[in-house]
Amino acid sequence: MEAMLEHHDGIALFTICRPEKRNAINFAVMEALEEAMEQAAADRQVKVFAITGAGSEAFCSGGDLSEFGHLRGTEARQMLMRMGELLYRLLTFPKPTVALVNGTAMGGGCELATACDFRFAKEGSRIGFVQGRLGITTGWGGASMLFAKLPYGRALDLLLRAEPMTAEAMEACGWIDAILSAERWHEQWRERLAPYAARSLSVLQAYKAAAGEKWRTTWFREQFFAEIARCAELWGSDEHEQALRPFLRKN
Ligand SMILES: CC[C@@H](C(=O)O)C(=O)SCCNC(=O)CCNC(=O)[C@H](O)C(C)(C)COP(=O)(O)OP(=O)(O)OC[C@H]1O[C@@H](n2cnc3c(N)ncnc32)[C@H](O)[C@@H]1OP(=O)(O)O
Repeated sequence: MEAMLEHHDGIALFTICRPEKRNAINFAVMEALEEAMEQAAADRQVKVFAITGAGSEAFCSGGDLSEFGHLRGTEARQMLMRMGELLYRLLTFPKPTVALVNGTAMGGGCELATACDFRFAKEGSRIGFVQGRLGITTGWGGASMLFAKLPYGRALDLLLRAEPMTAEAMEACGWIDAILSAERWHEQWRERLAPYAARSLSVLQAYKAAAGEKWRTTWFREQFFAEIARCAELWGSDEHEQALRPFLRKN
């Protein structure tokens, strides 16, 4: 089982279940995420959609490089566009969404979290938009979302540094909404989400409809998918190939 969907008190919790790969996203996880979002959007008992990773090490290490590292040309572009579509759907989800960052988040794992309305991180988590060190850019629309959600200079700084940051630094730049205790992680995130889950569905959906306006403009959608197309071009570059070489040799 690559992922699972559970329900707790109005919260639908989607868990990526690949701790041995630091919860990297492969095609099976993409399919499971798509199904989970469809179910959670349609289910009137669900008030909040939350995403986390299995185990104690990682939230998500981004795209599965053992599965995607070999893709080239059209195949690479299709993979990036597919996940881009899913993150755009998450960004415009009709109910509040939360990334429960329970450990390391790297590359596309940071993009997955950025697509959510809120990001709560377990203390000690390391978070990095590391794509720039791999000879690529954010391939799932992450930069467009970052530029819209953070002050411009802070967003650009994260992308250009391309290095793992502490949870405290990510909170200071506005990416993390709250850092929660490792010992009381499960209890604390439930406490944080309870007030949202206590609102009526019609109120939640009305606010999300208002919030969604800015993502639904033609301008934003075009920028989002143009970013993905630019990453697809870089995916086949020598710089990316060289950066992946040690990883691909191992796998
Ligand atoms: C495709 C979209 C693109 C985007 O838009 O951003 C991407 O997401 S590209 C991928 C970007 N992600 C990364 O570059 C992260 C790579 N991984 C790491 O840096 C580290 O593994 C970690 C996430 C910081 C965790 O470090 P640590 O706790 O020390 O664990 P290990 O390094 O020993 O890893 C354990 C195990 O997991 C495998 N792994 C980790 N990340 C990935 C991944 N993204 N894809 C596939 N497999 C991954 C790693 O290879 C180890 O496997 P074994 O050696 O077989 O145990």
